[in-house]
Amino acid sequence: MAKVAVLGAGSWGTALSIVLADNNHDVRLWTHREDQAEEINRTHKNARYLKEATIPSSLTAYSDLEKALDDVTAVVLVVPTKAIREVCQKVKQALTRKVTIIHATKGIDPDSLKRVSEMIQEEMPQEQYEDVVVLSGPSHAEEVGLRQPTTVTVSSHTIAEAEVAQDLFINENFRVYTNPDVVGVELGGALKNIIALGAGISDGLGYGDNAKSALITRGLAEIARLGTSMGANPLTFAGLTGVGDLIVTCTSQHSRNWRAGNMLGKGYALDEVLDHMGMVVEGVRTTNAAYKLSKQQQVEMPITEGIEQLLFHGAHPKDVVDQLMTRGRRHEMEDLADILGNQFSS
Ligand SMILES: NC(=O)C1=CN([C@@H]2O[C@H](COP(=O)(O)OP(=O)(O)OC[C@H]3O[C@@H](n4cnc5c(N)ncnc54)[C@H](OP(=O)(O)O)[C@@H]3O)[C@@H](O)[C@H]2O)C=CC1
Ligand SMILES: O=C(CO)COP(=O)(O)O
Repeated sequence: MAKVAVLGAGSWGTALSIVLADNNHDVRLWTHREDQAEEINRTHKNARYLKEATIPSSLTAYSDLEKALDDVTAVVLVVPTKAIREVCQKVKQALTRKVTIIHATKGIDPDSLKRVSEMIQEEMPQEQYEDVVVLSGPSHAEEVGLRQPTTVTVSSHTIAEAEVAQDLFINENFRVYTNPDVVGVELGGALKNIIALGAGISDGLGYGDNAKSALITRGLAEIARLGTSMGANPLTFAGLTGVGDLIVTCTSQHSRNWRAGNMLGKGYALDEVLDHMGMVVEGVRTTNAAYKLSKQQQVEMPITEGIEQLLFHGAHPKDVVDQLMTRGRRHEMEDLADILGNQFSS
């Protein structure tokens, strides 16, 4: 049994806490809201973020970070990307021993263009942690909270630390693989949110399965293109944190990114959509980050560019689709041709 603090009591932090509590760990779920900690401890429910799930009574919620972190050996960071630096600053002050840091956040910071693990490494002194492990994959909190079969991947530069995370989380409902490709695992999880917004927009416009399938596969092509330019292994994008997470997020009404896209496709303004959601829609800020990265890395990301135009520059959803459909002719496997040499070019 390990002492583990989970920081962030939204839907994903709560669901991951349930997995850890089911594995008989001493789980401390930290929220920055005192009333929420009190509600979770009294009712064993998180009514706002994960209402269907029952939280094991062995789990304790804290609003005092020092108490939550007292003597833990692992810290699981599950706040939205935009809160990562702020929360790391607080953790840095409160930690009393060296820990394994695991993060399950899916985003890229549009200001620094850093991945979440890079931001954690920038904010935390290296002597406070063994390594930063990324946990990612196709995993809606709503299903994990009900203990439905789910698979994820954990990745870190040191395999032993990924295995620490694997040991903490794995059980008969929650299967955990390891993967050494931190860049690919992290980028796959973050970038699929952009494509999920696109899938929602397409559905909101009334387009069908053909359009969504096109978005998923051509989205995968541009994720892999940016990912490999940043050092990822292209094979990672064929796995759980690439294709797997694209499928689950682009085809499910659990997805906040899909739901937000759906409202955009129906004509709602971005502000209205975000007010209505009341939960994080990571794809919005990550679209802007990926758009900037595509320029920096000089890789083509037409879907991301279209969604950037729609979200931040007033483009109409239908015009974005028309633009994507009428781009210059291409070889479908252009990227593969680049990787494998000229045998694919005409
Ligand atoms: N939900 C899911 O199924 C999955 C989510 N993820 C990822 O997990 C991350 C977290 O998402 P999720 O839990 O769903 O988000 P939610 O919107 O459900 O919850 C976010 C939580 O973070 C808290 N929070 C926000 N800012 C801060 C801060 N500065 N300090 C402390 N707490 C803060 C919020 O508190 P408050 O109530 O005060 O706003 C809320 O409790 C995202 O990157 C998401 O992509 C990954 C896989 C699955
Ligand atoms: O990442 C997720 C599932 O793997 C959750 O996606 P949303 O943030 O769109 O709900």
